[in-house]
Amino acid sequence: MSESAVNPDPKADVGETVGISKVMDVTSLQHPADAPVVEFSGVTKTYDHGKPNAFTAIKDISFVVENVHNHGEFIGILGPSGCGKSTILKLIAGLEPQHPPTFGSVTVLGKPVTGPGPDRGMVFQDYTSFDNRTVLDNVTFGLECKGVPRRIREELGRHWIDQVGLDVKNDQYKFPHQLSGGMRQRVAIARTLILKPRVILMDEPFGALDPQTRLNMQDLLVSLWRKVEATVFFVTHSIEEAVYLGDRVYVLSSSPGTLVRELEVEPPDRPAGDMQREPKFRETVYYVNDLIAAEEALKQSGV
Ligand SMILES: Nc1ncnc2c1ncn2[C@@H]1O[C@H](COP(=O)(O)OP(=O)(O)OP(=O)(O)O)[C@@H](O)[C@H]1O
Repeated sequence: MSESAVNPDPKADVGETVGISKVMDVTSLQHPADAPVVEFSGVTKTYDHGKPNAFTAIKDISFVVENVHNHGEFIGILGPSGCGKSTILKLIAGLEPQHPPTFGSVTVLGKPVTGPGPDRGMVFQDYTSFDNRTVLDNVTFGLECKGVPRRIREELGRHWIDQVGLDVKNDQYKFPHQLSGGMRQRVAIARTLILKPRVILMDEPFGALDPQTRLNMQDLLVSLWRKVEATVFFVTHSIEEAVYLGDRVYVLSSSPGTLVRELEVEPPDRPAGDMQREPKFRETVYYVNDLIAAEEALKQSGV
């Protein structure tokens, strides 16, 4: 595990040893040929800015996710409840009222975010399928909106239903109420991936699933992510999940959220159930757990 204590200049600080890890400039490991996939520069979000009930959710957040060819990075976002994790995702998505930021800039592929766009897809915790549409019609919804002819979109839809581990023959004409929670999230993932977004924003997508289904979904996500080469931002309350899935883990402070640590962690090259039992993995989880606990203690003490 490598660690970058986050600096206002994310390209600063190389080589000092801190705690159990080495501070390093993670951006120097990459080959930025193009504009960064996502860049936050001094981003602050104050809800109801200028009103008596104004509330600052995140403060002065800066980070850069470089555009690495043939590899979309996987960023896990962790932090105490209410620290602004979803706010960050929705700023990238361009969704109101999180968008626009109160101060600072959010760019995707070098362009300021002005609203939602097809280059970014989102998967939420709540099962967001349309109840009155079949699995196939849910998965192909985005293509239908783009005017893709029925035959082509249904062919692609069946491909993605298969890719997310559903049974095309048995499941394609089912309605969401006939599916388990895990199956519904598979539909949500297929519906997002079929549109080939460059950035995938996932907000606690497995939060409502039982532990075994969650591990299965983590394995599925890793195998799909390798195929689609998208950059994934993944918000979770599970430290294990973020450390397992992430190339990097961002740890936020308690509210107002600031970015306090950027950790580079081992890639998920073993099945979730195996890797998450390994002593080295557990050590990283305890380390991150202590970081978050320290942030929560700071909040409680009012510092
Ligand atoms: N539309 C809004 N208007 C006002 N305050 C908001 C709005 N959306 C979020 N907040 C507040 O901003 C803070 C950050 O919310 P956000 O949902 O981003 O946090 P989070 O880290 O994702 O939370 P959790 O871990 O509990 O899901 C919270 O205190 C929340 O109440």
